[in-house]
Amino acid sequence: MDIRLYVTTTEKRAGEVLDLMSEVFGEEDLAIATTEIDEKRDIWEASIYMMLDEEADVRARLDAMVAGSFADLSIMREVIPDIDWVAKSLEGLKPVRAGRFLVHGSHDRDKVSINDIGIEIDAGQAFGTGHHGTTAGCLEVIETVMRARTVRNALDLGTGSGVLAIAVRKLRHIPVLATDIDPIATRVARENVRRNGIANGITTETAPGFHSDAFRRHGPFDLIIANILARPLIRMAPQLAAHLAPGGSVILSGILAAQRWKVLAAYNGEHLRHVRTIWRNGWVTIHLDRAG
Ligand SMILES: C[S@@+](CC[C@H](N)C(=O)[O-])C[C@H]1O[C@@H](n2cnc3c(N)ncnc32)[C@H](O)[C@@H]1O
Repeated sequence: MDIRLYVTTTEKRAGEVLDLMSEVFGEEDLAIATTEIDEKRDIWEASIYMMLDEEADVRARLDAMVAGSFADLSIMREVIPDIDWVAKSLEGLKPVRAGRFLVHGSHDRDKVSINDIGIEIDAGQAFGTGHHGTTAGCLEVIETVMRARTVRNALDLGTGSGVLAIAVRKLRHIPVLATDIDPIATRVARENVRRNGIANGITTETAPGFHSDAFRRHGPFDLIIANILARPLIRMAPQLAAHLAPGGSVILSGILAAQRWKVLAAYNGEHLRHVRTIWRNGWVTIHLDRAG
């Protein structure tokens, strides 16, 4: 179990707190970061991450650190749960719920109730059965975004099993482009699309990043979902933003808690605004949008 201790303040003061944290904790192997929470209201967080058994020591030094110029700031605490791999492997056979979605294997078809949106995916050669925190996080945010915004088309970059593209299409009858660097994943995604009774509307394509003409042909997109990893997401920020329609939304996942601020910085640099971050099993899913 990891712990995050943080203060919420303005951008300027969050930067000053970060500088102080670097002085006090700089020699230690602790991640520190500032994160923009709300651009318009100038709300930022300055955070430090540690293991549970380090918390008492870090907390005492942090209290002493803020006692002078930052005595008005309260130190908040967040528990970041571990990934329990043994439990996870046992869960592998069970259906997973994320919002209204129920992702299940073919043996659990009868578990889908009338109010669920069932997505049938058998564990196979491509990532994405809903059991991973990143997939479940994306499913949850997809539902929120599509309820709140007008989404006329979508891109699922790094589609794996196709689970997220299928989720989008099951929520609304819009065209979805689903791409993956791995040709096996695109084949599996195609099979899963068919198995879920979707005859048309999802185009699958093998492409590394944005290297395909398909993005220009199908875009720009009102919704882009990319559950890849922090580093490629940071690298791809300019291209991803270039394929986003005005007023569009972005859902990013595959990001570990401590990498979150770097990803946010890259996308803030592309004029995307942070809307919400959700946590699932130590992974974060970030929702951003662009002003219309
Ligand atoms: C974590 S899985 C996500 C699968 C699925 N979207 C989900 O949410 O469960 C990441 C997928 O991205 C693909 N991928 C990794 N790097 C990529 C890149 N540069 N361009 C396109 N796809 C990539 C991988 O092959 C893998 O299928």
